[in-house]
Amino acid sequence: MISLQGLTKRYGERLAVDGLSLALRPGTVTGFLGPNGAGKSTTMRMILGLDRPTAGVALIGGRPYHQIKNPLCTVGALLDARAVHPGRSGEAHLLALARSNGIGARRVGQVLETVGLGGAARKRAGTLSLGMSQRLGIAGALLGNPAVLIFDEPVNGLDPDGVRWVRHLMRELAAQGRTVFVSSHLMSEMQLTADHLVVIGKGRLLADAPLADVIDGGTLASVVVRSPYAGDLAGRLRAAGMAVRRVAENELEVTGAALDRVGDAAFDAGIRLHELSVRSASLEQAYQRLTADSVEFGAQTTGAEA
Ligand SMILES: Nc1ncnc2c1ncn2[C@@H]1O[C@H](COP(=O)(O)OP(=O)(O)OP(=O)(O)O)[C@@H](O)[C@H]1O
Repeated sequence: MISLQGLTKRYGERLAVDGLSLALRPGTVTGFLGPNGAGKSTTMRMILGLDRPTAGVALIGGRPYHQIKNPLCTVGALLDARAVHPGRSGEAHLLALARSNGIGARRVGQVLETVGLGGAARKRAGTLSLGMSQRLGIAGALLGNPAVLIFDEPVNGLDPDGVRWVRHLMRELAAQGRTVFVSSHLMSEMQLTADHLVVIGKGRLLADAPLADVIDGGTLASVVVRSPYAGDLAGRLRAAGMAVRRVAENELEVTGAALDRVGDAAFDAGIRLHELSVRSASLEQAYQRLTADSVEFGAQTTGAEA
């Protein structure tokens, strides 16, 4: 379990992380989202004792990182897949890590197999593709069989099979009861992988909620209703205070009302329906809403919302 209490990092004038307080739960994949420069890497680095907080604390299992003995057995992390000596083989890299954390050499072979690098174990790290380096980084994170795992952009550089493999691995690690904290820019990927989302912008917490709540709360969730009498129905729904858009001859999109209210209004008016369904917003849409004021380096939008 990871707990952040008022976690803050200031670089000169810049507040990179601004008073984050959170608790990340075991058995859950928590997705960590935010625009470029939002403070995700800085937060992860502070949890891992690589950056010192200006204020506040980051605790893993109730302790700050530097107080954890053999830390790889408590928390595994992949921050920068290329941060491996390029002349060393993947196997030698993992053996050194294992030795420094009191982990037996046999475990190295196991994690190399788990990440599908068994055949490339003796290759020098500098000759590995980015995707293979990511796998080696993940192997390092798994080495101590830790209860907490932190991954910064783990699918970077992976092909579609690799992306699916990482997704499956994250889900499996959470199903084993571990705390999995993973940052990504790929909203669609987070939508498939995470149970819970933490969204930050300009170092501040914007959302800390189950995936479904972030999507619904952001949004755009709407009720789609098809009827041969769509024009009449639109008038009835508007009169009842709902926002209605006619998207096709027979189809309306209703926002600001739950599905059953729309159905009841149609029934009361004696209007036949051919479809009544909820169209949930994509995480991408919810995310754009949430972070609209926090994008530091984004392109200016000039036109109407797409
Ligand atoms: N060592 C440093 N010195 C000064 N400023 C820094 C340092 N590290 C990060 N920052 C600044 O802190 C802010 C947060 O950066 P951080 O890398 O944590 O964001 P991020 O959300 O991980 O971004 P990205 O998605 O682009 O990796 C940025 O404005 C960045 O420029």
